[in-house]
Amino acid sequence: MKPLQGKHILVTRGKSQAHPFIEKIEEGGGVSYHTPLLDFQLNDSESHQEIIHQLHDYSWVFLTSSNGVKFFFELLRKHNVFLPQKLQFAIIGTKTNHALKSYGYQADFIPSRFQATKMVDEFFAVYPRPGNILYIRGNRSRDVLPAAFRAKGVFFQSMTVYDTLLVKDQREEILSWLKSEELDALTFTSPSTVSAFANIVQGAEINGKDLPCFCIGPTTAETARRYGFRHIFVPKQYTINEIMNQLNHYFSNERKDKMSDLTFKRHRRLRRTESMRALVRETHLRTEDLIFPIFVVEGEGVKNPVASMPGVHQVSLDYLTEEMEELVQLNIRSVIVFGVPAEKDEVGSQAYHEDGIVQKAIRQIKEEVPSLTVIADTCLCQYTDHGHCGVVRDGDIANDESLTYITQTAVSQAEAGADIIAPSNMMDGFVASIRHGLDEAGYSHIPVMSYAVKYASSFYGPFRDAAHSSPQFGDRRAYQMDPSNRLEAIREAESDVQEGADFLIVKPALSYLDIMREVKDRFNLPLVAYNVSGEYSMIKAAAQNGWVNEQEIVLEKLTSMKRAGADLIITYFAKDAAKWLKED
Ligand SMILES: NCc1[nH]cc(CCC(=O)O)c1CC(=O)O
Repeated sequence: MKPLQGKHILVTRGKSQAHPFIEKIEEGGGVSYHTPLLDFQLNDSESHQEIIHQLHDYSWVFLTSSNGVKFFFELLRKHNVFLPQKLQFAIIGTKTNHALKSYGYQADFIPSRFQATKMVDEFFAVYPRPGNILYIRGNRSRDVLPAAFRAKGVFFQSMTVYDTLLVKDQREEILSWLKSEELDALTFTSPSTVSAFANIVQGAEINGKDLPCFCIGPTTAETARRYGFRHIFVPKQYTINEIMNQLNHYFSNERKDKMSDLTFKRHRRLRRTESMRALVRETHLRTEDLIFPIFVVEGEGVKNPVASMPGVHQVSLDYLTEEMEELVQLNIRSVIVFGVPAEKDEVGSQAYHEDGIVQKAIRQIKEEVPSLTVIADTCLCQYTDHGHCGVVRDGDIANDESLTYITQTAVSQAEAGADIIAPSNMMDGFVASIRHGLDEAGYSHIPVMSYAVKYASSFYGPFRDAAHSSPQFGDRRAYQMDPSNRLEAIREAESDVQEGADFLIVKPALSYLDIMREVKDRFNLPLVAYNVSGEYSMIKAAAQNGWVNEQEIVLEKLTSMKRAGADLIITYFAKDAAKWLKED
């Protein structure tokens, strides 16, 4: 990587002088932001005429900058003046020397160090009686040389051949660079550029005085210090090349520092031991959170395995009690009952029959295992011959008419002793209608656990095997929700809350954890995840193949539902999970 890669360097040199500097910055991989703060102009004053026409009176010309050289020769050329042969040059600075050479002249004296006082001392040591001196300067040159000449009692004449002008129209540009923090370093090659810059940024909120500030020499640096720049760098030799070296050095060090400064958080501290992990665990899966679904069928001695749901059975009432007692033993507190009737008809009348399979099952559980909370799934699809969740009129599911049957079903389930009514039919207004029906019938104390957000999901496939509830034509997409929708889920939940739901169910669970979180965050009702049949069967199948560890994967997924905001989980894994949690 180049040393100045990606670094933005402000160059304040005048137009004519900035070019080589800019080139070097770009060679180093940097980007130069050039803003000539100073401009130079030939000073062709009347009084100069007299001097340049009497150059033979002088022995030495003192030149201290390339600008001085440039404008001196420009002045001579303009007035067609030729230099007398014997005139000698005393100069300071490499650039000055170059400039002089470019006009075809050699310096006769160069001090060992490029400092004005040094120059004078060394010069007079060699030439104690130098003759008349012409000192070429700009209007902003310092008075070190004149003072020294005066002190030596030598005759000298100053000639200001150029004027330095402050350029102020870069103000906006510079302030915007500073404001957007685009600049990485500032460079100054003269005290006057420093003061020009300081003037420009005066009063600005971000004034660049915190940026590394590279000054060509000690005088420039001193000026910078006076104006409040905080990170000033001065090279050992006062040249552009040396500034470049310093810039390169500075930024490669900065890069190294950044690497060694690299700090990070040690999250693993809290994962070191199992007891440490237990200490910081955020989500806890408890057996009490689990709701067990059961399928009850007519008949006797029936314990029918559901082919697509290994481990799940349809049971007849004579097996029901022992199943329920097992739940109590395992500390599972609630059960959701699905009925598989012997007969189906157009309006699903077995759903609300006093002696329907669900009603009988509920009565039996409440009688024999009263500590269990019994939840009744309220829907028509297991009971209608067409398998839809409402009644069909002209090939359509008639919403409002269906509500009548659904409400009747809910009331009959409450009559049978259900503790909670869980309508899953997705008709509009089912919560309002059921709430009203229950209240009318004297069941205002019975809560409604609404399948508020129920998607038209292919994850229900195995359940329809278990409950014999597949639609005989079409699908459920005209009443269950489109899996692509999120905002609609909020609307569904919102209306159920308004209609008086006591619990909200999100179903399915696993592919809809995002929805669960959102519902949890927006509404303050207990939230139930329905870990549906397809989610069950996929894990069972993979586990039977030895592809996943069933226990670990089940506990992980149930925990993920709680983490997503579920307070309760309806799951066919309830008994297994309860056993595993007990072992833990
Ligand atoms: N409306 C009845 C109902 N209640 C619960 C489920 C699915 C449960 C599961 O897949 O585990 C269904 C099936 C459906 O809507 O098609």
